[in-house]
Amino acid sequence: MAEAHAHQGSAAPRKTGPARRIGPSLVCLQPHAIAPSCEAPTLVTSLPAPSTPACPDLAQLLHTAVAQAFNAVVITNAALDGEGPCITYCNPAFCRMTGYTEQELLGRSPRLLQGPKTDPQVLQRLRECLRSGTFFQGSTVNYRKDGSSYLVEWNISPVRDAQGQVQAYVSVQQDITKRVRAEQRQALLARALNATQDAVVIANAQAQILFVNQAFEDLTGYRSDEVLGRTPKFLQSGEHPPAFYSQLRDALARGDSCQTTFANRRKDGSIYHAAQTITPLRDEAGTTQHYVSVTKDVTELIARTQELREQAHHDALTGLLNRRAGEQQLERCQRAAQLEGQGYALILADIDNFKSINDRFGHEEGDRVLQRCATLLSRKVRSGDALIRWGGEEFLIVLPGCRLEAAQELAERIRAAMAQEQDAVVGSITLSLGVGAWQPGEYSSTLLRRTDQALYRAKTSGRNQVAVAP
Ligand SMILES: Nc1nc2c(ncn2[C@@H]2O[C@H](COP(=O)(O)OP(=O)(O)OP(=O)(O)O)[C@@H](O)[C@H]2O)c(=O)[nH]1
Repeated sequence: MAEAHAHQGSAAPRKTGPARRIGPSLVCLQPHAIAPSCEAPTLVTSLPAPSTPACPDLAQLLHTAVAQAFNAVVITNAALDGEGPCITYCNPAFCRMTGYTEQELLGRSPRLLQGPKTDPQVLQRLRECLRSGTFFQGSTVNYRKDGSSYLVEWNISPVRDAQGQVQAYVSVQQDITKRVRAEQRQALLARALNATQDAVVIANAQAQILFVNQAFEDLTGYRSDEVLGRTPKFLQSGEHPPAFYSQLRDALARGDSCQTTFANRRKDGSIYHAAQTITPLRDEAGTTQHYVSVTKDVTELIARTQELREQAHHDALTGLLNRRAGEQQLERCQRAAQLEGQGYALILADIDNFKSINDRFGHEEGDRVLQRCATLLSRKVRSGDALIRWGGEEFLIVLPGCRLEAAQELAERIRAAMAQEQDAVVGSITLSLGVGAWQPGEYSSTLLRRTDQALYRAKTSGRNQVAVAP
């Protein structure tokens, strides 16, 4: 079709002859437009008869059908030498696509549609197909009469006579500019979605996944083909109560956009934290047709936040609550005591002669002894009690709802347990303990002072003993 190079507007089309029938097996489909170089009948068909019992005038029907076809149809003769094949017929769709009139096209080489961006490789392949009489299919850039370009997809079939000689070429063409642009836009969007660091999921109204991007695959460990068609339920970790999901579903059903942080499960079973925004996508009628969810992986952020929270409340050496957190705990107990009359007790435990442990065995051994004491104390207190590293070698135990006698018994158990232990390096470690219980109307600071005085008495009375605040 693009064999000979024709120059736009260089050859005026000639007057064409009427429709004609050429022998019993040859039908000219171009009734009024035969170009000079195409004067010999060129379009032939091996159809045995132009009419059938069902269709008395098949030739007319074929002509009308092609003339009214949605796709552009163009027929050339089979002259491969010189200027190459030239147009002997084109339907109105071809004229609409190219911007040329039928008169301007007839007798011209389809080359007049080519221009700078027409792909020479496609044309080369086309020439080879024409020469070998084989079917051609391809696409390239063509140019309209006004110089604007369009993307054409076309195929060409040789038309042979009864002897098998190629008499013409018939080509069906389609302007695919819009389709290709849409595909390019879609590909661009997919590339952009895949390039983003956030995991993107697009689901239909039934929450079945239609698309996941690369970041989703990286985050969850699931490949796209493993999740398409499924609902995101498989990501649930069991860490949220059913109400969490039902509230989410209700909000989405109302058409609201939702922002929430999920604890989800990866394919390998590990948990990740996803800060997710789910947005319903509505059609023109306002009906939700799709959901798009964008997820930021906040696993590290949450772990770091928890770590900082831990650090803010815990002593780095022993892992126990630090003094600040201990004071808050004490205040909570004091409030409960004042408001509800629920008393509490305190135990202050202090390692005996700790300075000499440091001095004899070094600070590192001293640290280890502190950790050892913390471990023992942790084993002795209940989960509702608060165990605090109150000072250097001093520990405070806050016992909500505990009476003096019970606190004294616990202190004694702790003392005895510690005294029994023999450390491989420092030998015996002992504790002195002061015990106090809240008295109605008393401030926590007063109770603390009384307990500290009891501890002092335990120290001055010879250490490794429990003293109770009166
Ligand atoms: N290794 C280590 N030592 C600490 C730490 N905090 C405080 N100390 C030391 O603990 C020692 C406490 O000494 P003292 O207050 O004299 O008390 P003690 O030697 O235990 O004597 P008594 O309490 O009277 O039995 C000091 O030498 C502090 O430097 C710590 O985190 N690690």
